[in-house]
Amino acid sequence: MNYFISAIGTDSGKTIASAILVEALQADYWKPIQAGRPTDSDTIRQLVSEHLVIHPERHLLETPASPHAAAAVEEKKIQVSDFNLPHTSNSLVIEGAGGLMVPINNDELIVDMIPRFNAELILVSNIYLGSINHTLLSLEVIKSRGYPLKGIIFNGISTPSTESIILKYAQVPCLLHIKPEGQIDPVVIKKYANEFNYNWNELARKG
Ligand SMILES: Nc1ncnc2c1ncn2[C@@H]1O[C@H](COP(=O)(O)OP(=O)(O)OP(=O)(O)O)[C@@H](O)[C@H]1O
Ligand SMILES: C[C@H](N)[C@H](N)CCCCCC(=O)O
Ligand SMILES: [Mg+2]
Repeated sequence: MNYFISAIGTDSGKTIASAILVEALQADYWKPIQAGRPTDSDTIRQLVSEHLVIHPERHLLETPASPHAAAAVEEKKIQVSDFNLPHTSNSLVIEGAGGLMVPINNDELIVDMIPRFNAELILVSNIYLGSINHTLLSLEVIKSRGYPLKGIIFNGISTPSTESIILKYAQVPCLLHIKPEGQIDPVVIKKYANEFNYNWNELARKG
């Protein structure tokens, strides 16, 4: 199975969540569009087991901006039809850039790429005042497109009133809660990978 990791915005914890999933599922990793350095693939390489495969970006832009703007600055063209799944027989964790409604050119958005990936979506919701609105807006877009949503990963200080209202609207389970960590390293990623696998197996057991 492939999983597309999106979030309610940029800097939400998609790369951390992707590292956890890659380690938990022993999956490959792919970031189709990277804007700015260090690359998320570099970060993943430092966080997950050495034998796990990271596929090269399809578009690697130097400018840390929205892909449509970075591509324009670098006189490149990104379009949905550029993206074909890398060849692998393994599960693949695919990380978006920013949130779902981020433009890749003047007419197409990150959300338009998803049908090419034969993937279930996982939404990272980082918790802050305002994150309920951003999460429900993201869920609305996912629903309106009819995309399969596997679950939500919360990132940040545990806030039950926020999480319960989001889960009520989402009608999907919380797959993991990532707490604010002093540092993110392979030990922390492994700890969360074990927790993720426990939750994943419990959800499967409960049906
Ligand atoms: N739970 C956490 N504890 C500590 N640091 C965190 C946590 N979650 C995220 N961070 C840090 O916040 C920053 C942004 O996280 P991350 O790179 O995962 O975001 P992203 O959603 O992948 O962003 P992008 O849209 O650029 O891909 C990183 O420096 C990351 O290490
Ligand atoms: C450069 C950054 N780290 C991401 N890769 C791209 C974020 C695009 C955000 C666009 C937006 O929502 O305004
Ligand atoms: Mg990232």
